[in-house]
Amino acid sequence: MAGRIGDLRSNAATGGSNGLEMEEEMKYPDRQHSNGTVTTPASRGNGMSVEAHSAHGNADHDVSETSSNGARPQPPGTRKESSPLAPAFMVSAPGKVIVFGEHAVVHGKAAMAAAISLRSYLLVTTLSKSQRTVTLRFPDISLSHTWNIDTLPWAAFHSPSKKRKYYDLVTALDPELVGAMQPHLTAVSSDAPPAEQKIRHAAAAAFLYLFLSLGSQQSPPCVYTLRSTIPIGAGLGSSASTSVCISATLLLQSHALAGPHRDQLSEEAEKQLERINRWAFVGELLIHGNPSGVDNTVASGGKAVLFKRTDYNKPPRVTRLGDFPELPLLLVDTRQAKSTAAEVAKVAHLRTTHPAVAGHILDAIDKVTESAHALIASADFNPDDPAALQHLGELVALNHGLLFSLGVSHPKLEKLRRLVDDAGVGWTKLTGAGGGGCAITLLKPTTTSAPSSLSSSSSSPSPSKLRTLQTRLEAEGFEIYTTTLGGDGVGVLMPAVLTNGSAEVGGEVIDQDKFLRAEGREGVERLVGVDGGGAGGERGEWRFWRP
Ligand SMILES: Nc1ncnc2c1ncn2[C@@H]1O[C@H](COP(=O)(O)OP(=O)(O)O)[C@@H](O)[C@H]1O
Ligand SMILES: C[C@@](O)(CCOP(=O)(O)O)CC(=O)O
Repeated sequence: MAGRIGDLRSNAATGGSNGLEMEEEMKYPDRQHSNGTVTTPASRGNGMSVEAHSAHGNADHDVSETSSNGARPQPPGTRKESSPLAPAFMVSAPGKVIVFGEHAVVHGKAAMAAAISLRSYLLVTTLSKSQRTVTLRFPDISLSHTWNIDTLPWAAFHSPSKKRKYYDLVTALDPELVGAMQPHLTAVSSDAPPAEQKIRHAAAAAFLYLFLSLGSQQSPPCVYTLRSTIPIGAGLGSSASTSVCISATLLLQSHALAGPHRDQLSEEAEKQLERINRWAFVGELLIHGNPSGVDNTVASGGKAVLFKRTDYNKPPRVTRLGDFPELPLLLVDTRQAKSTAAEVAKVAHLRTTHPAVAGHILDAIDKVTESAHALIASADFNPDDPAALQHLGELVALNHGLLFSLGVSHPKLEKLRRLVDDAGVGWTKLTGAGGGGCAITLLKPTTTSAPSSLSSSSSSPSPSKLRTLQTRLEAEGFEIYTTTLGGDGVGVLMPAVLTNGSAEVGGEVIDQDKFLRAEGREGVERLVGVDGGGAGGERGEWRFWRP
């Protein structure tokens, strides 16, 4: 049973032994196309074939004229092609919370992070071969753009001089290639205000770089539609979740992944996840500049990890925390916009101007994370034991104080922390990059059960205290999120058909119209949710690489 945050207890993650050490492999060949196949439930008569249209896009353009599947309207009298198209499929990846160690992790220290049940969902609809276009429809950020496949800079990306080692390809951006794709980005939302343009360019750049790296001029024309239940830029890893969806999708389309199968060996699943994770890191490089890799690691593998990358030329050390405890947490969003890149840059600047002091703060954060890990991993750790929770809570508060000293808090985060402190219900720290975004509170134990939306835990603070706090937080414009910790990583729904509770013969086909029309988080989760959107029970059709 997964735990909740918001009304929550975090999930005692299932599977995987605690403390399993995994050194990431570096053996994959350059742009490997393995013979591994993707398990697709035999194509069902699900009506998913998309009618072919002969209209061609000329150059990069916006798609205001596109139909619901992203195809341009068909001129009268145009002959329809009838060759069957690959069925639509969907990829999903979770967001995350960093429980301890953000920022320090960028500088080689450990961080502890866990997947959350808020997720991104990417629907892939193949168009007829005559279309020659690739379209992004990312409505969460109002991005809608089409490129003509034939005009993209394939020659630059696939020139013999660019045959680099796999490890080099996935650890750093090639400035020449970034330059080559730039003219194709300038047309993206060129009339939007600069701040919005930046958001859209970052997402489009992550997609385009991966598309050009993993695809070819023969790549199928497609519409990629992304919707997410993760608040954007709130410290919950929305960018990593997006990058993982893009990476897994493009690797699946280039036949570079085996699975996911139900009976896939854990070792094999681990290799596939690692490949997805590495390319997702490239996406993160385009969005953030200098990511540690912890977000994309959790978004691909799910559950909870201890992550450390001491040397950027070497793979990180990822320790899966198989029996991550059920922690009574509260997750609150200040709704203050922030930029991860800017907050990471602030810390880098502090390290330059005050190297000794900043170094000691980062070391202290490392010690906090190590202590928390030692506590949680100890055989007799019991989250219902008030003394143990008190000790962990003090570490949470210490971690926040150190992040404040690094300069990455925000008046709204401090306000939030003060309200929770005044209510006396727990220990609070910012989570993610800070500068706004979210905070987590480890709730203090009491013996009174709390039936409010804030907590269902038997060891949570009294309902009246929590209800008063909820009212105060909402009055400040803060948002309380309900989610669970320690869920699955990247998953695939292929074809994009769900059978649960559907009256449609053969299951409910998820097409672009339905996906785009789904209302808010509940609507998206009801339509495509990995776990049935709280209706209970996992959606059987989704498959995961489970290490
Ligand atoms: N739902 C989404 N659709 C498209 N792009 C997204 C989405 N969520 C995040 N992104 C991309 O990720 C960026 C946010 O990254 P960041 O500021 O690090 O926030 P977070 O802390 O949520 O990861 C956005 O600017 C955008 O480029
Ligand atoms: C600050 C940092 O440690 C976490 C950033 O998380 P987010 O982008 O705010 O979700 C940066 C990183 O690890 O890359």
